[in-house]
Amino acid sequence: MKLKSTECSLKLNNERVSGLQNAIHIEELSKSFKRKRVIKPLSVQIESQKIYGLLGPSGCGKTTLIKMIVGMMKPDAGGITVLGKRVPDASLLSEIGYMAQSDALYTELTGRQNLEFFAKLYGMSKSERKIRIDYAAEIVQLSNDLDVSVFAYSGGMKRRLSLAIALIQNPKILILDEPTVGIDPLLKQSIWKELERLKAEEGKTILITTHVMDEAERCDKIGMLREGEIVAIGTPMEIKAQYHAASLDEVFVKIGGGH
Ligand SMILES: Nc1ncnc2c1ncn2[C@@H]1O[C@H](COP(=O)(O)OP(=O)(O)OP(=O)(O)O)[C@@H](O)[C@H]1O
Repeated sequence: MKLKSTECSLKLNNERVSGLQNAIHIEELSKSFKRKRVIKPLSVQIESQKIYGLLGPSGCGKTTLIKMIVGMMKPDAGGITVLGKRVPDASLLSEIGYMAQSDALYTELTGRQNLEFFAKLYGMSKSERKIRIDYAAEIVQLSNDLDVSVFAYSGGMKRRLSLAIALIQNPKILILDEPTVGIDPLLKQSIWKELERLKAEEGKTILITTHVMDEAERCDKIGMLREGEIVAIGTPMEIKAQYHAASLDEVFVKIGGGH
């Protein structure tokens, strides 16, 4: 069917508008464990097609926040909307590629069998599975080790396989909890290049937690979390200006990361 020019421009406009929408919308979210409040009422918007970094000292609530976004943990109050759907929503499973902080892998299986397992869960055809497995393995440089059992993988190889699994279903959103821990600097560079390409060319939204300041510098926007609250939000340059700091390391120390 051919679209008339007015229909065409309307369609383009709508796509532009939807491209600008927030991919993740968090409102007044809170969470406590026993009597300890880990996430204070917290609101934040994560724009589509951006790399958003979540930074903060150990124990400030980054993983807890992420687990609530992916629907693995229920908040005590408040709400999360991802791609216009209220979490939890089973249809979001294929839209979000999640890489947890600790690797959840089948160690008795090979890398390829792990990837096959997750690809089948997403209902991919055999030919799709082959294309996506080859792509994901290549990105994390595991192509030559795919047929080795995961129990023989090093810590860094396991992290890389977890990242490949997060990419397997070609999700719109990638949520990566400290993805480059244990990964050597050269591969880290190439993973970052691919994350930037995924954003620029494929319109992915990427939410990443990190303690590594040179990674934080590469994010479009960062949210600094302290004791369950977002204490600063902005581009790396804006945050440094706000804290009168020469580097994000200095900001980190100023917000209490040095404790
Ligand atoms: N299931 C749980 N039960 C009880 N307390 C928890 C649970 N999960 C997390 N916590 C506590 O909540 C706080 C925040 O933990 P969280 O893992 O979110 O921090 P984080 O910022 O991701 O830390 P790190 O940078 O070290 O990974 C910590 O004090 C932690 O002990």
